[in-house]
Amino acid sequence: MIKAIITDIEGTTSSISFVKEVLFPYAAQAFPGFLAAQWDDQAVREQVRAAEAESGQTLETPEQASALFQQWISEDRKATPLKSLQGMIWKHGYQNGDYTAHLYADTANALQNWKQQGLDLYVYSSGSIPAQKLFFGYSDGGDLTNLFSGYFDTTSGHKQAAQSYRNIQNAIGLPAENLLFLSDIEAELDAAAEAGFNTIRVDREGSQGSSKHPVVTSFDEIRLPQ
Ligand SMILES: CSCCC(=O)C(=O)COP(=O)(O)O
Ligand SMILES: [Mg+2]
Repeated sequence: MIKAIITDIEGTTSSISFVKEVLFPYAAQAFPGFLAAQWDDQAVREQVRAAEAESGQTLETPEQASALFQQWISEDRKATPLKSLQGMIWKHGYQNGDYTAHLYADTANALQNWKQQGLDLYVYSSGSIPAQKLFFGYSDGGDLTNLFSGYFDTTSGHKQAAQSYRNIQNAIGLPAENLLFLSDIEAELDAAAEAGFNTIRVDREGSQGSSKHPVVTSFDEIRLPQ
């Protein structure tokens, strides 16, 4: 019986194009000014030091650090320091009303229905936890943060590693057989299944071909495994 649902964001609750064509370019454009203004901020410096460790580069100036983060954005690197700083930058965009987070038309209703049925809802995304809270706090469906019992990001591990799902299962405190993970990425679902999770592949465009996991094109099609 499913007691909790853990959902991915990009390509699952929301379009890939919103993340790649709105959020990523916004962060890439804002990085130089943000780092120049916040260079002495302790939380920012901590992430710059973590980026130095991950890249093996010395980042002595905001310009050097911006260049590295912009390169990582162009490569869609799921690096924790990049994701943390992106979250800080996106906060301004949400608060200024520059954008709201895209949700597919079925997402908010399905989440509300599941919650009403007594299921606990969680997010697992490569975006940082503060970025996830902003995403669902300033979404096209309004503030949905009250629906979620918790959030997981790359600090729980890489999304394609089974151990990450074991870490999440331990944090949620339910047996893996009671957990359902939703994602558009086969390798993420494979890792979750290896950890014993139920899995459903969300193929929003209906174009991803065969899968080892049950496939839906909309949350409305999801029938929870008993
Ligand atoms: C929290 S919104 C931004 C999502 C993001 O930065 C990203 O890399 C998408 O990763 P996901 O794991 O949701 O596919
Ligand atoms: Mg995804």
